Amino acid sequence: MIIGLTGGIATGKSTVSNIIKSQGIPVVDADIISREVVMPEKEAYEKIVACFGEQILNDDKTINRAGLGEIIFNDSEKRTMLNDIVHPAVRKEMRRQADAYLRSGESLVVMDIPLLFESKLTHMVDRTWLVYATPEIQLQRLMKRDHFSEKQAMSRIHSQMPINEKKELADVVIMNNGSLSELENNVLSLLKQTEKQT
Ligand SMILES: CC(C)(COP(=O)(O)OP(=O)(O)OC[C@H]1O[C@@H](n2cnc3c(N)ncnc32)[C@H](O)[C@@H]1O)[C@@H](O)C(=O)NCCC(=O)NCCS
Ligand SMILES: Nc1ncnc2c1ncn2[C@@H]1O[C@H](COP(=O)(O)OP(=O)(O)OP(=O)(O)O)[C@@H](O)[C@H]1O
Repeated sequence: MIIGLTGGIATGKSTVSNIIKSQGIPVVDADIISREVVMPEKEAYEKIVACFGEQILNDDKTINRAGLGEIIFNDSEKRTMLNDIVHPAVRKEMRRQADAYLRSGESLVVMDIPLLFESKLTHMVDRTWLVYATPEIQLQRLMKRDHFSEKQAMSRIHSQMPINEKKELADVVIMNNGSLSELENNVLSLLKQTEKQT
């Protein structure tokens, strides 16, 4: 079984994914893969430089992620251009990693995909789990974690489908408005139920 783990920016996907990994369940992480596929030797890198110019590079020629983020989270056309370059490579690598885990005998694999609903990728998974925090808590967590101003945080939140809309689409909603230990208990009991079904 493949579970698609999603949420809004900073609602707690990575935190949940770490709990899942601590139980020995493999997680394929779209954010990690999206960093790997834009390394200088990769195909997507050249396309990004051609599209956004050398000014989005650091001195060591790697992509300046904060700088590129400032551009694409404030301009939906540029965001679509970046997505069109990066997403096909990410999808291909996610599929490859998930298949490898399944072939090696794992019965449960989790795919952590922030844009699962936006990119219409639900066909890649058997079930969807959404990590939910209220929009107010989401904003606070994002500002605190990334030291963003409210404006910077809101531009990122508005680049995604609103979390309350995602909540309507998910098979399972993991509430994350409380403490980290409550979250851990929720996730562990959800995993127990799920493992019985696989
Ligand atoms: C713009 C970039 C360079 C900023 O990098 P940075 O290291 O600051 O952020 P990071 O990649 O860790 O993403 C943090 C979160 O931002 C959100 N996010 C990232 N990209 C997007 C996007 N294109 N649209 C909406 N939300 C996004 C996700 O919730 C993600 O978890 C980077 O996010 C990127 O390359 N984005 C395009 C690829 C993408 O869509 N990645 C997300 C999943 S595949
Ligand atoms: N229950 C909680 N209580 C307090 N802080 C939390 C809780 N859950 C998550 N956090 C914190 O909120 C921030 C966002 O969580 P996390 O990084 O897991 O979100 P994410 O959904 O993976 O974000 P992104 O979309 O940017 O990858 C982190 O600093 C994390 O430590």
